[in-house]
Amino acid sequence: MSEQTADGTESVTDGEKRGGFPRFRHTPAGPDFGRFVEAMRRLQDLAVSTNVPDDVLADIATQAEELADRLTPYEVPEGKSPAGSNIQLPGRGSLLMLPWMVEKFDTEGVRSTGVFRRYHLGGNGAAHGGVLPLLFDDVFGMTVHAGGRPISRTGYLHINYRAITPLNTQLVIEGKVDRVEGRKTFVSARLTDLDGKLLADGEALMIELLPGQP
Ligand SMILES: CCCCC/C=C\C/C=C\C/C=C\C/C=C\CCCC(=O)SCCNC(=O)CCNC(=O)[C@H](O)C(C)(C)COP(=O)(O)OP(=O)(O)OC[C@H]1O[C@@H](n2cnc3c(N)ncnc32)[C@H](O)[C@@H]1OP(=O)(O)O
Repeated sequence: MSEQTADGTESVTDGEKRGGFPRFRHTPAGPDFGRFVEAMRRLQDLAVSTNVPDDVLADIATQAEELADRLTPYEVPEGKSPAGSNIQLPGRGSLLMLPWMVEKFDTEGVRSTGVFRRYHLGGNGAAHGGVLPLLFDDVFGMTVHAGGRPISRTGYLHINYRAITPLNTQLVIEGKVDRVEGRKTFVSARLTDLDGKLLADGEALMIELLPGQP
């Protein structure tokens, strides 16, 4: 059984699946969840951008272990955490995702804006080439979902790196459905800066899952 929630997302009872894939569940974020995720993102940025003296680091490592110990009793299965389903938060509240905000989510496509941070550094001030496919894949997943297409998995994903993608610079990505052929949804997206300079573009094939496919 499923029902539409006020924000247009679906909430479902346990066990309901599309194909073998659980429905994308919405677990509302509490008032401090966004703050918590942003603090974790700051920690990620600092973990890759500091050089801490050993005696200080020993203490910090102990604190990090204590924090992890505090969180561990609250572990929940997939779909039961607010991480990933709260579209009003950067990266939908998922630490894995780029901390970008979805500004448009409809049948015409998806637009998301944000910055790559120090955590995403590749080399020489540019974003790591591996984080761009993460951004594109997530936008493609949302584009398929926003387009009302069935739950799909990425068959292939192709990225063209057109120019160096800077850190700490507001950027925009726009994704759209190009065409549908049976189970296959062909999607594309463009990553630009706010002056419209093209940094990367990409296309992907999203394939509708058959019943029972994980
Ligand atoms: C409720 C609250 C919501 C609030 C939040 C709001 C929004 C969030 C909304 C949505 C969620 C958003 C984001 C989700 C995030 C990201 C989505 C990412 C998705 C992924 O990241 S998922 C991981 C990577 N992905 C895989 O892990 C796939 C592994 N794989 C397989 O699981 C199988 O591969 C499968 C099942 C895909 C297909 O397998 P199969 O056996 O059923 O189908 P088959 O192979 O026959 O292919 C059928 C037709 O596709 C053609 N085809 C296939 N592959 C091709 C290729 N590479 N190139 C060209 N054509 C290809 C064939 O040629 C044939 O074409 P034709 O029918 O014309 O002959």
